[in-house]
Amino acid sequence: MEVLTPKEMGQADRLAEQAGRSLWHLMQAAGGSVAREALARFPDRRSVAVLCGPGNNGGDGYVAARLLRESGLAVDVWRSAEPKPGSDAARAADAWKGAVGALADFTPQADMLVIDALFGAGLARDLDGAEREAVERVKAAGSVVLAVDLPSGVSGSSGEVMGEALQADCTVTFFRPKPGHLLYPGRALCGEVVVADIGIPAGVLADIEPQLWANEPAQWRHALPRPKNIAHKYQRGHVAVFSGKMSATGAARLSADAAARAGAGAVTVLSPPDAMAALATHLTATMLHRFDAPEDVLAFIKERKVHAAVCGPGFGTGEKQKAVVETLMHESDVPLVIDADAITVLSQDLDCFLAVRNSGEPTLVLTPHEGEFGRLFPDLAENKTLSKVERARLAAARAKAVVIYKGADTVIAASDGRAAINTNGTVWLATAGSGDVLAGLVAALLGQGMPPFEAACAAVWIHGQAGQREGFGLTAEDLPQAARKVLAELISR
Ligand SMILES: NC(=O)C1=CN([C@@H]2O[C@H](COP(=O)(O)OP(=O)(O)OC[C@H]3O[C@@H](n4cnc5c(N)ncnc54)[C@H](OP(=O)(O)O)[C@@H]3O)[C@@H](O)[C@H]2O)[C@@H](O)CC1
Ligand SMILES: [K+]
Repeated sequence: MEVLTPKEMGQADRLAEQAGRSLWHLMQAAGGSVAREALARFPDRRSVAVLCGPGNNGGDGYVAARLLRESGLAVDVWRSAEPKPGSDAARAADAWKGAVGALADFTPQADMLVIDALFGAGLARDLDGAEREAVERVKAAGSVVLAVDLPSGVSGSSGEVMGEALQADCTVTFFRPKPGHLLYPGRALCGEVVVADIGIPAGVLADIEPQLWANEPAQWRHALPRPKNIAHKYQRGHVAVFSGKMSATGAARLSADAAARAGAGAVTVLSPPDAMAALATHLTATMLHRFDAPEDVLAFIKERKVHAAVCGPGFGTGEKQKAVVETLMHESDVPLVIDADAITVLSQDLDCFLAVRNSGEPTLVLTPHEGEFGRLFPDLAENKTLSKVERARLAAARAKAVVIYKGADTVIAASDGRAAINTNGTVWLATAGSGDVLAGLVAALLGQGMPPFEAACAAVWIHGQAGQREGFGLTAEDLPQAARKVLAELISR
C-alpha cells in the first residue's frame, strides 16, 4: 500500500475536492469512521472525552463527538483553542450542540475513552502549554486513547515525538497511512492503526505519484524469480559468498545457506587459504573455492559466471579484505551485497569506493544497521530534521545503491527515490547471524535476475515472515529453511 507524506495527503485532499468531494464531506466521513471505531472497539467505556485542537483534526473530533452523542453515549468536548471562523472545523464545532470545556480544566479518568483530536497532519512545532499538559495528564491517568489521524505530538512525516506525545490504543487515519504510522517511535505510539476510507478516490494517486510504500508482496511478487523447467543450475543464479578467516566462517555459511534456500542454483563460498579446512568439513551442497588475492576473485567471477556476490559477513576489515572490496567495486560488474565488515571497510573511504559507480544499473545493495549507517553516512545520521526514509533515500542516491537501512522499522530505498518501510519484523530477528541470512537472501534474488530494489524489499519481507514463523528462541540457522517455505508459498500463489 502507498504511504503518503502529510504534504501528499494535502494534495489528495485538493484533488478529491476537484473530483467533487468537499473537505466538509471528507470531514464528516472522517469523524464518522472515528465514531464507528470507538463504538466497535471500546463498547464498555462509561464516558467519552473528545479533545479538540484548532485545525481540521479538531474538526473531525467535533463530528465524532456529535455522532457518539447521537448514539446515546455521555460525551464531553474539551478544546484548546477555537477553530478559525469560516473554516470547516468551525462549521463542525457549530454543529456540536453539547458543552465545550477549556482543555486546561479537563481531568482524565482511567475508565474514560479519550478521543484525541488535538493535532494531526498539521502539527507544526513541539507541543507546549495547555495541550502538552493535557497530554501529560492523560498519560498519567491511563485512559484508553483513540487518536484521530495521529496521536497528538507524533510527526506524521517522521514518526518522531515533537516535545511530548500521547500513547494511543488505536489510531484511525484516512485514505492511506503516513510515514509516522510506520516509523518508530510513532509506530509504537499509534497502537493499532486503522486506515479508513473517507471517499477520496484512489485515482488521485496517479497524480500524486507517491514514492513510498509499506513493504508488502503486492509491490514485488510479480518480479520474484520463477525458474523455467529447462534451466540448469547456473541459469538459476550462481551466488558467491566471501568467507572470513578460519575462526569466522559461520557467517559466510549462513549467507550461503540462505542463498541456496532462496532458490540460487549454485552457491560457492570463496575462502581464504587458512579457512579452507574449516569450511570443507561443514559444506555439502555448497561449493568451496580458495582465493589468495583479488585477481583470483576476478578470475573466478568471470570463469564461473557468478551472478551475485555477498561480501561482509565475518569477512574481516584488514588490508587484504580492503583490497578485495576495492577490486569488487572497481573491476567487476557483478551485483554485490555489501554487508557487515565490508560496510566498515567501505566507510573508511566511501567516496573513493563509490567513485566509479557513476552510471548504469545500481547493482550494489548496502545493508547497514543503525551503527553502520552512521559510519557510512555520518552527516545524514546526525541530521535530526530528516526522517529515516529521507536519510535512506539520500544515502541511496549518494551511493548509487539500494540501501537496506536495518532496524525494527527497516527502510529500503533506491537511488531513484523509491522507498519502502518494512512492518513484519519481529524482535526474534534481533539475534546473531540474522543479518548474514538477510544478505544471502538478497543475493539469491539478485542472482536470479530480480531487480535490486524489488529483490531487497522481497528479501526483507521474507526474512521478517521467516522470523515470525520461527518465533521465540529462533537462531539464525533456523531462518534459511523458514525463508524457503515463505518464498515457496509466495511463488505458488
Ligand atoms: N487532508 C485530508 O484529506 C483530510 C484531513 N482531515 C483532518 O485534517 C487534519 C489536518 O488538518 P490541519 O491541516 O488543519 O492540521 P491540524 O493537525 O488540525 O493542526 C493545525 C492547527 O494546529 C496548530 N498547531 C500546529 N502545531 C501546533 C502546536 N504544536 N501547538 C499549538 N498549535 C499548533 C496550527 O496552527 P498554525 O501552525 O497555523 O499556527 C493549526 O491551527 C488531519 O490530521 C485530519 O484529521 C480530515 O478532516 C479529512 C480529510
Ligand atoms: K490527533
